[in-house]
Amino acid sequence: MSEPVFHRYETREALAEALASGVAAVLAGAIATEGTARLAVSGGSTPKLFFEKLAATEIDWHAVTITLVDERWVPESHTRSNAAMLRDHLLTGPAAAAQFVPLYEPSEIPEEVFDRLNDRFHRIGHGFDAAILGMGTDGHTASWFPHAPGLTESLDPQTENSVAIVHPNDGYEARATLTFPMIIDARFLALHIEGEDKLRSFEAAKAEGPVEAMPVRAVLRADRDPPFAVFWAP
Ligand SMILES: O=C(O)[C@H](O)[C@@H](O)[C@H](O)[C@H](O)COP(=O)(O)O
Repeated sequence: MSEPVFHRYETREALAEALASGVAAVLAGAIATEGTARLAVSGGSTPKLFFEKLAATEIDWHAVTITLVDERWVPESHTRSNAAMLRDHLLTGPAAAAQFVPLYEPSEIPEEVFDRLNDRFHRIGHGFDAAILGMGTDGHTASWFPHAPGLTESLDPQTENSVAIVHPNDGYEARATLTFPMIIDARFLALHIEGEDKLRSFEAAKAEGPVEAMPVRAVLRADRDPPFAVFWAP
């Protein structure tokens, strides 16, 4: 296990600025060397300020593919859609020129369109230039929810699937999530968390215990070079 590099900021604004400039530099570097760049981001509420700062950076967004590490199984018209949140906060300004690949297909039952989603993400491939994870206070990241049906398939380091369907025990909709192999070898892998509660959860995740209880442990315990980075502000 490689110790994560912990970046602590006085304010959420300072964190958002630092993370946005770091991700923009990684994407610009990939474009310079390979002509294109791939970014995978999380949904939820935490990343909004970071997204707004990143969206305003002047890189060649036409060469960037952006996707989600996970999606609630709802259409973009739904208030809980991560894709809708990205359109409002990230796919705006200069970043509106990026290509967005959704992790949702119109279907009541996600399993019915699994093959189509899996093929889509198999074509994108793993090894993102940058992947930004969030975390819940329960220690979930992406949609790898504790003890949830679909979690084992999501975390299997040998799986050839790029996507998994998870049914969290939180009473909300099903989720589509990228699998562990799709995320863990990102060149720049960061966990973006804010607030004291999530800091306590992160500390608890660093302790001994089953991955199924706090799935972010799968990332924490991976042997990465470079190690993943944690960006935290109170
Ligand atoms: O779909 C989602 O909700 C996210 O992808 C999820 O993994 C998120 O990162 C955590 O749940 C934290 O969410 P908040 O930022 O809202 O606390």
